[in-house]
Amino acid sequence: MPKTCFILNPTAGPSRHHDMPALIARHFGALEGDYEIRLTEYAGHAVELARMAAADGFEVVAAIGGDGTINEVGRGLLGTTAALGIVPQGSGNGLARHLKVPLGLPAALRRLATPDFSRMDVGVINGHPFFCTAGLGFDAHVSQHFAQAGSRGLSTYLRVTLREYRSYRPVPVRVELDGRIEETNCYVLAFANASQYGNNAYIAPRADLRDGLLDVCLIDALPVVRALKVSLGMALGNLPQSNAAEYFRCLGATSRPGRPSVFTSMATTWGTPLSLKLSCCRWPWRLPCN
Ligand SMILES: Nc1ncnc2c1ncn2[C@@H]1O[C@H](COP(=O)(O)OP(=O)(O)OP(=O)(O)O)[C@@H](O)[C@H]1O
Repeated sequence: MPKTCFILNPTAGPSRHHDMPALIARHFGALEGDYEIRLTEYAGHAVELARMAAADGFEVVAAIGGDGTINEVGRGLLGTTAALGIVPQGSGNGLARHLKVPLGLPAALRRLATPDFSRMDVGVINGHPFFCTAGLGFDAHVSQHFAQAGSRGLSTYLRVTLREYRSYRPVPVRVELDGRIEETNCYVLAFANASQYGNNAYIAPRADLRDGLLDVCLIDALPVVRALKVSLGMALGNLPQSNAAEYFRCLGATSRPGRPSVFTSMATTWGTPLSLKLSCCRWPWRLPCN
């Protein structure tokens, strides 16, 4: 069993009342695992904690939280030899669901105790590594408002999405995908390393974590009927067949929004640059995942 450091984000997900250290002691301790738990104290702290855990010689550094926590732990491990483990405790758990990591704690811990490691691609957006999805448009706008909502979980996410849908207007955008230029309106421009946003909302169901490419989903406008089609397509995993979105696949992209727009990469929203530069690194650093 690998020596494991758990990085726990106590603010992630809807089930914060669980006594996670006690649960880990019960399930992982029973497997006689050599482990330690380190708690995050602020946003961004998991990057630092993960880097330190790798330097301390832990073979596996496991994020306990959602996509934001995984992204931070993963960023901290880039360039090290430690493997990224996942114990899904977030609101959406997009990467965990893509990787079919069990959502139940005992099963997720058992999987970590007998890991089967493989490598995965890492996306980079304006210098920020991301592991699941990143993008510009309505999803980034909703992420920003969700972060300020005061509570987490699916119901908060849906409430914020419906509220913001009434006022959000598409952004004109110029996108270059491996040299091919698109001038269009952008309601959603998603760059997917993995297939879903979380909660089984499949924005790019054909995305492959090991193909060295980003799947790009462009939705230029979202009137009510199309919004219903997109919601259904994401839930059923057949959005590419619905004609409600356009799909591309690329090694890299540049995007210039026509007005200042936030962008997101897995639960973190970033500033409003005039240009976004994306690329996909194929297994660039040693980053095996469970
Ligand atoms: N101790 C902390 N206090 C406040 N914020 C924190 C703390 N630790 C981590 N964070 C921030 O919490 C944010 C949300 O965490 P995370 O994304 O893991 O949970 P989630 O949003 O509930 O799940 P998901 O992203 O899967 O929907 C992260 O962006 C992270 O930076």
